[in-house]
Amino acid sequence: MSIIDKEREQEQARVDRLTSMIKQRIGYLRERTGGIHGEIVDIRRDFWEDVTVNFEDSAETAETYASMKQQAELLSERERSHRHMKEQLATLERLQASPYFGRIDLVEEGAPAGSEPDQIYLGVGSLLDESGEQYLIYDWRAPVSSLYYDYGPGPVVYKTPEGEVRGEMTLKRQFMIRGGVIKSMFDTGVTIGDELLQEVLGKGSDAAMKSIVATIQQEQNRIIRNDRAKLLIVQGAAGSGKTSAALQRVAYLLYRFRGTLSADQIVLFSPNPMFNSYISTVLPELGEKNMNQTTYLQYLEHRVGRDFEVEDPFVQMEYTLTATGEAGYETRMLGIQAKSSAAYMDLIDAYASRLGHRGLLFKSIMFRGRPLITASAIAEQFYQLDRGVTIPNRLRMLRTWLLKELTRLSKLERKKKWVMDAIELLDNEAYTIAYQELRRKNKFTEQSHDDYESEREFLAAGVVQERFKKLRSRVKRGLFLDMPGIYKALYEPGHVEGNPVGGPAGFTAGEWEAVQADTLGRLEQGLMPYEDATPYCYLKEKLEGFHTHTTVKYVFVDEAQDYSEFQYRYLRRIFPNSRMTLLGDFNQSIFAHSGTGEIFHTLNELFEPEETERITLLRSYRSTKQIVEFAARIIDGGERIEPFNRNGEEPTINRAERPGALPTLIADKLRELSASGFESVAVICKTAEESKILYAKLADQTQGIRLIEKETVTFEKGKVVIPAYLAKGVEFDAVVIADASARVYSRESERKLFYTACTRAMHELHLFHEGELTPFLDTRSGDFS
Ligand SMILES: Nc1ncnc2c1ncn2[C@@H]1O[C@H](COP(=O)(O)OP(=O)(O)OP(=O)(O)O)[C@@H](O)[C@H]1O
Repeated sequence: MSIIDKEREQEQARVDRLTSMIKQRIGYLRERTGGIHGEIVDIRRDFWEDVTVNFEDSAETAETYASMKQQAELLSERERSHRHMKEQLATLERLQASPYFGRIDLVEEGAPAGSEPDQIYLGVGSLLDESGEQYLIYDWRAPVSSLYYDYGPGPVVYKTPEGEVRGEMTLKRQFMIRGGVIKSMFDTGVTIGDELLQEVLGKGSDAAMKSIVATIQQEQNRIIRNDRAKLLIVQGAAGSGKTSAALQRVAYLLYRFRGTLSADQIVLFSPNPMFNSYISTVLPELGEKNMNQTTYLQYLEHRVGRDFEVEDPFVQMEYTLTATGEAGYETRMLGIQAKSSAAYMDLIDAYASRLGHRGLLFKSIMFRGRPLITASAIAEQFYQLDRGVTIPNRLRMLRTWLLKELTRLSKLERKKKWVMDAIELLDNEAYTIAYQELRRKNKFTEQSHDDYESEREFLAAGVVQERFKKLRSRVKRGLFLDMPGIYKALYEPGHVEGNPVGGPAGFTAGEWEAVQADTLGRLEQGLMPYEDATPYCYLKEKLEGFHTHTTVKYVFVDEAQDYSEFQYRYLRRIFPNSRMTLLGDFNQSIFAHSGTGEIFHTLNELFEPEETERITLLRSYRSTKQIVEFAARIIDGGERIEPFNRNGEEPTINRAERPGALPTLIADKLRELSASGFESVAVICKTAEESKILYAKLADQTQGIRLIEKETVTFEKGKVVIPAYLAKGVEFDAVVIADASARVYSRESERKLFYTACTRAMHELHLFHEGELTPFLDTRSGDFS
């Protein structure tokens, strides 16, 4: 038997020992948790039987309390151990099939000469021996585990909460253990072996993202374990593992700050609802709860409320892609850019400070079809308040005044005829309650006339109070402020803040007037253009006071290149106590509001420079070498992207010879790909409109094909037709670019969209076109034939 075989035998024996121990513990814990669960049920059921309740005198009462307290403590102690055991059980169940994936041997500095190295095994949870003192498996997030990701054999150093530890790594070994059997095992240097990565990446894609803990690369580890930066900006090529690193980072932070950080103090902004479903299994797989996940649109909708319907960014996107040449297109584009800039935030600031002196609009408080307190009376009252006080505080003072006014007016109202009529219609029960209430208060005098009057007054007060309830609640919620009107006023003809020339800097008066008219037209219909939603929320909060999420400690923004400068500044304000991790790729910036995506590189003033760190990922793992090299030629600087060394078929370019032949050619290709065993295949179109048309043509030729639309919320395996911008962030075994003609992709703004589409493919990429091929493939290309 060779040394290697012998080592493998020894390692397998260790795996066997551990798996049987894990199995035993699982059996024991299952029994114990069942038992404790039973006890908890019993304690809850018999709670009142087991406490002696007696309140006769103070001694008895004290005893009763003591006995209740004892019973409650017993219950909560049992519940705690139940929870703890359940957690242990979950960890053991995760470890059972694959207890670990790595081993390092370490001799710490200062260890007696000739001492044996410590063997450190790494897995997705930790495991202690029977004595509870020795780690048989270390959690991949433990301080010592960082060595596995950062070093090869040789001198090493790692950080612990107590300080740095130095030593010598004498071995670094990787395992692939499945079902308790070592499938492969090899010793490596710094890079966590190509073999394992080859194996992981060579597989078919899944409906859900996988955790990458066994193969985290050194540069990714810098993102995952970064404890220092308040703002961490990651620029990473397509497929370089940005999303993966973000999720492992969440798991790491939850481990590192266990006890002080919980999953609900972490928020992740994802690009679309489908993406939420795609990544939702990663953290539970690692034994952690999912963080809060939302899309920026969902957040805005929640903030804007019911006054407007917020335009979906994908609708805006579809417009920017399909409406070229339509009247007003250029105006809208100009508007989008202006409203996304930091300068526009300054303009809103200027508007808000002017509103401190004049121009705030209010809604009259209406009652029975007439204004009870008119808008102008409210405005007058507001502007009488001390101007040195902030607007939100003045609004608070105004609210108090309005509530007092309502009380005063409600008294006047009681004498009105409608109240008398309402009293007549009251049922007997109301009269009886009034009678009893007045008796209780000794208001009855036994003089029937006065009694009648008292009863009337009491009932009138009740009737009016009931009808005023709604008014009071609206006032309490601040609904007397006419926010839609105030925002619309910004776009009234002639109204410009900040720039006397007639528009935000860089605009001619005519241009800005056109933007104003266009925006006002949409707002009048109750539609809030996407580019206006953040300025609107910002203005609203400036006036009403900021609704900040002070408990959130970490914010993650995936596809960070898709956000505007204005949006970043806004996010920073609403999460004031939060550190931020932004992950993006400026080569995939496809929204008009995010310009060329450079914004997220220049976010300097969000945090202090010394609190900001930038990491660049150049290695691309998703796609084969052939696909990465093909796609890299589409973009500027693509030559810097390094493909991971996994080989596959060359991408193909297929021309339809006859007009209208594309759908049939694509359907043939889909059949071919299915026959080759690819389970997830995407036909990527430029827009939703094109996707719909193509889907209709493919549906009867291709079994089980689905159309993905912006509302789709679950990501499933299979064949799909999808617009490029919805395919962001996700991946497929094979990708078919539905129409790579010059007619479809030729404007410079479409280059990045085209790049994004091509980089979704893991194993195969096929492009189809009719007529002339997109110029993006020849500008930087060599020979694509
Ligand atoms: N260290 C790694 N080990 C194994 N797989 C990895 C590793 N890093 C990335 N991957 C795989 O590469 C693919 C791309 O990763 P991910 O989606 O996180 O990249 P991304 O940078 O967010 O991509 P994009 O910007 O193109 O959406 C995924 O299948 C992921 O599992």
